[in-house]
Amino acid sequence: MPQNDEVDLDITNVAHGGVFVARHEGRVVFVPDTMPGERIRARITDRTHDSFWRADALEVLDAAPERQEHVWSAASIDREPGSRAGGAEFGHIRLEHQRELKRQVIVDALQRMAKLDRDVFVEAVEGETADGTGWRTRVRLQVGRDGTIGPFAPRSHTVVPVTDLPLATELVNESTPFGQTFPGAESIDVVATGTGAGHVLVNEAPVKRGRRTIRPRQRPVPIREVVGDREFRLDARGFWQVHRQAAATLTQAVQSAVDEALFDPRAANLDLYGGVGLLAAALGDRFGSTLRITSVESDEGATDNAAENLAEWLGASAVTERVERYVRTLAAESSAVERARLRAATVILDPPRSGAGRQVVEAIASLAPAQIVYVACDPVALARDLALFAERGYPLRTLRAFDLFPNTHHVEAVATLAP
Ligand SMILES: C[S@@+](CC[C@H](N)C(=O)[O-])C[C@H]1O[C@@H](n2cnc3c(N)ncnc32)[C@H](O)[C@@H]1O
Repeated sequence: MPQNDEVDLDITNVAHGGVFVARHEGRVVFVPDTMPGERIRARITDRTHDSFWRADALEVLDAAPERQEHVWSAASIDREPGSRAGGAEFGHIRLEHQRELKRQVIVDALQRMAKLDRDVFVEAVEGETADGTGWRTRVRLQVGRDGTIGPFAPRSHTVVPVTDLPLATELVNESTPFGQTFPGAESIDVVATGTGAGHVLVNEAPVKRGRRTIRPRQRPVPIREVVGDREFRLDARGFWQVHRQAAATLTQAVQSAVDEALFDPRAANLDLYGGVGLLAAALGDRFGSTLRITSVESDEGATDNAAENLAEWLGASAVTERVERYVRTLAAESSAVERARLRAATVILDPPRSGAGRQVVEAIASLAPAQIVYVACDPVALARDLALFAERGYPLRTLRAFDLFPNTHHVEAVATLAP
C-alpha cells in the first residue's frame, strides 16, 4: 500500500517543461519520468502551490506502449529520483511518440495563449539516429562541492556523476574528462566543433567581494563551425545551435520561411538576437550580394565575430545592443527615409527561451515591416508573442517545428508572420 506522501496516479496529459499531468484530490499534479496513459506510484514532493502539486515518479504500475528503456541509464526511473541525471526528460519515450507529445505541447500553447487552432508536424532532422542520441555538440557539466562533474538532477543542485553522455556526439564523449575532479570550478563546458576539434572549458566559480559577486573574466577560445560551404568564427563559450544538424536545418528553414514576394534585399532587413550572424548569412546566401541587413546582438564578442562572418555582404553590419533598446530607438528616431526602408524589411527574430516579449513586439510592429520570421525554442513564449503580433496586425502565416533536441522536451519552431 502507498504510504505517507506516496500516491498512485493516472497520467493524462503532457505539460510544457518535460513534466506530465495527473489529478489528485481535485488538484493538478506535475510528474516527470512518466507519460500519458500510464499509472504510476509517485511521491508528492511539493505542496506549496494552491493550484498544483509536484511529485516524483517512483514506479510504473501500468506502462504505456510507447515506454522504452531510458536511452541514458543515469536518468532511468530505476534510480532514486534525486540521483537521476537531468537533461534527457523524454529518453524513456519512443522517439516517434516524443515528437507527437511535442506536437501536442505546441498545439495546446497556440490554442491557450494565441487562440489559434493550428496543427503542426514536428519534423525529424536529416540524418537523425534511430534513438535520437549522438547529437549534442555542446554540454555543460556542473561541478559539485567535491569537484565531481556531472549534470544536475532535475529541479535540484545535486550533481549526478555520470560515465557517458548518450545525447552527445562521439567527440564530446571522447573529450569529456569523466571521473576527473575540478575543485573550485563552477562548471565545465565540453564543445565539439563540426571541424573536429574538442574543447574542455573550465568555468571558475564567481568570487564574493563584500556584497558583490564577481565573475572571473574568461579568455575567448576562438573556434570555427561550418554550415554547408560557409565557415563561421565564434568563441567556444558563445552561442551556437546545439544539435549537429541544427545550424543547417535552421538555415534552410529560415530561407524557405521568407516569402520572396515580400522580400526586398535593399530594405533595412534585421536579424534580431543575431549571435554570430548565422541567420543573416542564411538570407545572404538565398538573396545574394546586394543584401542589406543589420544583425543585433547583446554579446560584444559575438557581434565582433558576426561582423567578420558577414564581411562578404557590403550591406551587412553587426551591432552590439540589447534588442529591446535597439528596436525602441528605431521606432522613436528613424527618419522618413529609414522608415520607408523598414516598412519594406524582413525581420528575423531568434530570441532566447523567454521570447521577445511585449515591448519588442510592439516596437517591431510599429515599424510595420513586410514580414517577420520568428525562430523559437520555447513554444509557450512563441504562442504568447504570436498573440501579441496578431493583435498588432501580424497574423501567423506558416509554422514548422523541428525536433532539434531529441530525448528532451525541447522543440524548435519557425513561424512566418505578415499582414
Ligand atoms: C537563440 S540565440 C540565437 C543566435 C543566432 N540567431 C543563431 O541562430 O546562432 C539568441 C541570441 O540572443 C542573444 N541575446 C539574448 N538576449 C538578448 C537581448 N535582450 N538583446 C540582444 N541579444 C540578446 C544571445 O546572446 C544569443 O546570442
